[in-house]
Amino acid sequence: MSGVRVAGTGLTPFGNAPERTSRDLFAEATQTAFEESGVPRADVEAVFYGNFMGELAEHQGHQGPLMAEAAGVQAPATRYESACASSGMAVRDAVMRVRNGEHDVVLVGGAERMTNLGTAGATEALAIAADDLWEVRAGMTFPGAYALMAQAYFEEFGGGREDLANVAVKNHDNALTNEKAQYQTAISVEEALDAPTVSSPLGLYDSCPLSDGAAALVLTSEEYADEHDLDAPVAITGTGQGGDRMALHDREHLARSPAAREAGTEAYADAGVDASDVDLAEVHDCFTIAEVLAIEALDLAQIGEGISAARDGRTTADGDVPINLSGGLKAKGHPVGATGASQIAEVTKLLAGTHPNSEHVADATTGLAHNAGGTVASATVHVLEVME
Ligand SMILES: CC(=O)SCCNC(=O)CCNC(=O)[C@H](O)C(C)(C)COP(=O)(O)OP(=O)(O)OC[C@H]1O[C@@H](n2cnc3c(N)ncnc32)[C@H](O)[C@@H]1OP(=O)(O)O
Repeated sequence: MSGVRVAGTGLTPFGNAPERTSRDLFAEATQTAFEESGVPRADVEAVFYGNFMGELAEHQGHQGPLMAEAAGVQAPATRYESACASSGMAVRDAVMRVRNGEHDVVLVGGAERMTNLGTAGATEALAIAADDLWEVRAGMTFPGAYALMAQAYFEEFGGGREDLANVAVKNHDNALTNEKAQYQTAISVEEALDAPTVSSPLGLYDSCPLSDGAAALVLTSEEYADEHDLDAPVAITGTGQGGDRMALHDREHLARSPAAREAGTEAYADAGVDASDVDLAEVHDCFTIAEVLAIEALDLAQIGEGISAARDGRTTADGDVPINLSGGLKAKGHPVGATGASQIAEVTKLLAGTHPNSEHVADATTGLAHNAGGTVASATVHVLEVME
């Protein structure tokens, strides 16, 4: 089976760009990815594109061929939709299709336009990733859903808002050097605790923002990378996917993330590594409690101990396993359809030594990316490794 190299990565700045269309954003991200890779567009054999709510945000469906065109590529193209895990799923399919020998070069990525909807409009649009009959019609929003998870976690394991504030402070600190991040600003625990409540116990700084942005990756087979002498030292060596019931009332535990555990278990086995090999991870911190649940599900923290990991410095930039060195969704931003591919881009650069925060993980050889959909009813995990 062939390994899959990350030959090039491209990100737009994440943030407020309500005047830009997603095709415009994707064109920018792909331009950077092609330049970085040295791979000609003519060699691309397929396009895998993630987007969640293009129909609602810009009245645009059928985005696969549209985005191939925006990228200047003539190749079959497919759009993937799995809520906030849309481009993570696109990466997973792309990896499998390169591995099985179907393709040598593929373009993968995603984009989302959100801020043109405003907060109320975006909240309503995002809610379609929850169960419409049982949750959305009863008033469920995503901040509300994750607030329920935080309450359940505090009841079962203890901890509180100050622990979550430490997750936000860490991720804002990490974003200080990330020129593409939406918030390159430090915050204090006190500022986080004093911020307006969004859905109790979660406040403004427990939440990811609304963001516009795009991410792109050029992936190649190992053979293509070798034959073309590409500077592509990082490979995706493990991929996994997990799922869960949609409605929260059907879940056994609100303070667990079984879809992430299933995806992680599969990805670790696929790569032939385990959690103790992971030197750094980008996990889906759409809300601070989501980071806590993710690191526990991925065995990067013991069950019940994820809540104190940031406060105790275990997941900070110089901790045992730095989490979200990019700033995470919290501070880097979360243009939903772009997030999964952007996490792969960040881990690639961190491992290759080309990320501003690589200095914190100079000896790292193994990284992980975890991308979650909705209330983690879907999840993907990828393991990336530096090749000899
Ligand atoms: C599986 C998943 O991924 S689910 C997650 C899907 N995504 C979401 O649910 C998005 C969650 N976030 C939100 O809905 C919004 O960002 C909210 C509700 C937290 C804040 O929205 P609003 O209250 O309308 O904030 P508004 O846009 O007016 O901004 C007010 C100020 O707060 C800042 N701000 C807004 N959101 C955030 C944030 N998440 N973190 C830090 N600062 C923020 C703005 O920059 C602005 O600052 P300024 O006054 O200095 O210019």
